Amino acid sequence: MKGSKFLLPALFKTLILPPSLFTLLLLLLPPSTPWKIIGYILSFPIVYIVRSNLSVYLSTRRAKALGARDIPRVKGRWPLNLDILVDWAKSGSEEEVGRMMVLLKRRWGGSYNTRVLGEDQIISSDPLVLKHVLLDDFDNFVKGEKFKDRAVDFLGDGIFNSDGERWKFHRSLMRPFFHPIHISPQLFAPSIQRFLSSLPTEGEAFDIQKDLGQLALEMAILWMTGEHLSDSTSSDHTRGETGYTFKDDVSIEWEEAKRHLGDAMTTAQRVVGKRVKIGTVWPLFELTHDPLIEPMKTIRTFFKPIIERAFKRKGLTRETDEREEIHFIDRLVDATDDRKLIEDQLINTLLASRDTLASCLTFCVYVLCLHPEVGSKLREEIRSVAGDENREVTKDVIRELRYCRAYINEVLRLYPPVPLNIRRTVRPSLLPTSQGGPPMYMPGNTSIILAFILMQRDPAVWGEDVDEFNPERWMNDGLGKREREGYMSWNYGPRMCMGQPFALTVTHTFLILLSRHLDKLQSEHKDMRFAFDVQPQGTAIPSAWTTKEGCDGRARGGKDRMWVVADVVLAIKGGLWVRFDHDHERTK
Ligand code: HEM
Repeated sequence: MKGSKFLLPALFKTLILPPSLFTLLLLLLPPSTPWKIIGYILSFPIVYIVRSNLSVYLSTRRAKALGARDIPRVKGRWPLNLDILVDWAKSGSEEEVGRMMVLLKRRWGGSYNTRVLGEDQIISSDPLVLKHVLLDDFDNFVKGEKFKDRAVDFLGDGIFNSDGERWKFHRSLMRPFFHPIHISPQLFAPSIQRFLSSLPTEGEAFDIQKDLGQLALEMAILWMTGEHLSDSTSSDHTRGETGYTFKDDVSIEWEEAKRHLGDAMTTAQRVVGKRVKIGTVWPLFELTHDPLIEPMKTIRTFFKPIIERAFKRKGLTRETDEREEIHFIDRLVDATDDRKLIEDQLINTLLASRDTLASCLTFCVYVLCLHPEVGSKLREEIRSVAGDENREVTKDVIRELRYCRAYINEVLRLYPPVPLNIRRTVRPSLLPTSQGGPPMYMPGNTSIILAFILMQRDPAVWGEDVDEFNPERWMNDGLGKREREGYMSWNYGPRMCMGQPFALTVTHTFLILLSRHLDKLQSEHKDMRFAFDVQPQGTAIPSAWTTKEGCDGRARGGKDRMWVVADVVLAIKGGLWVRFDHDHERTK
């Protein structure tokens, strides 16, 4: 049975052990039926409470022996902090969980232990702790076997799903092709241009978040494989000389898989996310059907012929070695003959790139509409450096755009696409703390949630103007300690994002071309604005959240005008609805 490695011990510990122990005790009591029933029922909470107190006692003793202290334990209103579990379950939505994390942080500080149901669960937004986890004690904080167990049907043996030597192997296999030399703005500019030209300009509202999701998928696939998702008759498909003869052998199944690839990826991510939330007993929720079968069939059907063709052109590619023609997949087939490994790497890279990139582009557009004065400055710089629409977007042009780079950094600070990360200790660890004093003791085999978003919105780290969208803070020569150690949107340490050059190239290219597009529309007195009037019901931001007093730690101190949620990545609830319009009244 799937997941039984962890499921069976967990079931034994929670369902079998407590009544067994109690039955033993009952041997000493009169064997009357009511006693047996009461004893059976009480055995569960009693064993939980005993186990919980014992682990607290042992942990505190070990901490003292090492000259450390405990990580503050949240004291809920009910035994075993069941009230916190109920609140989390009741909140039902990620943004409420986010708010709870903010409130718990206010009460318990930068690092705390929720200890729901007697299990240690650390949450931290202290930059020193995050650095310790991701860099200083890197080998001790892993993704872990439990995560792998939940994600293996989707991610296989890929970089996201591995630790230790296997992770090093993946990283070194992939690293060469993530070098900026293989990432050119010219590769992405035509797709972005096509995307912008397809947007309605006669005042119709559209959900640009959804459209950017598709654009990000297309660009990731293009860079990885050379395939044009939006255009089945593209030149790549007919370039027989270099092996791109796909158009001839394309099948109906493949066309179907291509059409549903984005949805299949989203479904697979949600299934794994749900398994992670349910925890060890997830297989019990999938007894009747495996929700990953269908999406994985679609994803594999899509990649299979692409991998086969990459093998066919392996020799040809080497002979011609025209760098622009070589894609990520060609490097993979050069490095290994293992088709399953190649498929896993492609799926892992697609997972890493699509939603994060879409989230980054979405919030770049969101901030343009939210803070028009910042948007004007950004467009002014782009106009002066790259305004001429005949000027090709090159790496040199991008390098000149200092404000644009600062703008992207500030978007990613306040709206990190990956707002939380998670790691698990192999052995106990001593966590440093920004408050000073002795370190905190973290037991082995314990999870820690790294709350990047809380750290990047913390006035203690970023100063009192933390909620202001201010790209200027990134414009100093050389980054300060705060910018280096209080900013982890790309992760930190050896496991830092490999796709940073890719994502930055795409985002710069997108902002340049968008800015030119907006300039053109401006000559017709049109501008891009929020289309609040068509926001789907129930997804408009509650009005109380748009004031500093009413937002209660949410909505960037009341500055947001859309409801920001952590779905698969950070996103806008219900979509980012905008229109190109000169009718001010309709969008107010
Ligand atoms: C703005 C966009 C992006 C952001 C904010 C971002 C952020 C991150 C973060 C936080 C991680 C760590 C995840 C973890 O520890 O589980 C990560 C890992 C990774 N990212 Fe990105 N990413 C972005 C775009 C991309 C793109 C476009 C690609 C590929 C083309 C990519 C490739 C990777 C890979 C391969 C890893 C795994 C690194 C490892 O485990 O050693 N990322 N990224």
